[in-house]
Amino acid sequence: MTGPVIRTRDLRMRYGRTEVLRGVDLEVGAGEVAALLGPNGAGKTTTIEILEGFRRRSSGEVRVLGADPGTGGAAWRARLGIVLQDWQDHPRWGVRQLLAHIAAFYDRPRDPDELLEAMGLAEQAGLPAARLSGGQRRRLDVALGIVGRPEVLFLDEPTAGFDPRARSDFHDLVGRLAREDGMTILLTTHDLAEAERLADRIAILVRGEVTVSGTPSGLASVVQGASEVRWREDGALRAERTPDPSRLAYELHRRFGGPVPGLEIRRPTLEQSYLNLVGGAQATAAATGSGPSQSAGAERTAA
Ligand SMILES: Nc1ncnc2c1ncn2[C@@H]1O[C@H](COP(=O)(O)OP(=O)(O)OP(=O)(O)O)[C@@H](O)[C@H]1O
Repeated sequence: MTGPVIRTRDLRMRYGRTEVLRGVDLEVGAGEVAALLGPNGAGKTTTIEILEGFRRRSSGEVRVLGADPGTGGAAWRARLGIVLQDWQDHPRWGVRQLLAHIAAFYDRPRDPDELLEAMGLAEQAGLPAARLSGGQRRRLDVALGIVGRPEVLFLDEPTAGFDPRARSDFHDLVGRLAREDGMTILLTTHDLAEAERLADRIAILVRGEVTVSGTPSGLASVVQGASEVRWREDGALRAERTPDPSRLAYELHRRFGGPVPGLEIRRPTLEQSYLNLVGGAQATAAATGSGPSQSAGAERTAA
């Protein structure tokens, strides 16, 4: 298909009188990995559930693989892989049994044993799903999501509860699914580092609005806040915050007529900038009773 695989325009969702999505615009192209990043309660799960066809939106336009998820039929659903946040189905079924059962719904499923091997669950194949650890259960969830070779994979907080090793293995797996199988993947996460590592595109959702979106490097330049320039002058330590530290350093250099004593430039990390952005947007929303506004210069259309 041409055009984006996932697209929302002015997506809005109300629970009763509370508006939790306030005009979300997203675009994810074929074969891209996109991350919906945001704090608790931002609306990530609500967005992904609307895209999966689990939840009916209040208004706005939504297309996934060219169809409206609100009316997508069985053939459309068979092209999606879905990993929900809490998926505790069939606890007494054996791991392999459950995977083989779900595989049988699809025309071209993956081989359950190969998949268990790839997911590091071969040793647990005979165990009931209820006996898996949290991280193992999550890997089974992902196996269930991809057993039908979906074209689009939705992952809602896929690495919650993973230890660092499982997280790193999972990151490799997502990379392989996108690279080798050309799968389009949309995942939600709280973790900026995870979004940066995995995603071609990141959309930061705060209180139901995409405040910033773009590539990880583009995002860094948008959300990166002011730097602090420090130097010594007249026996005292001086400090100034500026978005353009090299200009200030140049001006100081000219003023001092040479090297600036004790010159230091401290740039905030992307993590600090993200936390400032999320915290600032929440504070603005609390003060005005509305959601945050778009950051100047931020790309708006692409997730
Ligand atoms: N069924 C529901 N009825 C009423 N309010 C809901 C419902 N589901 C979610 N909400 C509210 O909508 C807002 C967004 O929730 P959502 O689960 O989409 O956020 P999230 O970004 O996925 O959060 P988290 O990271 O904690 O999972 C929250 O304020 C939540 O309390």
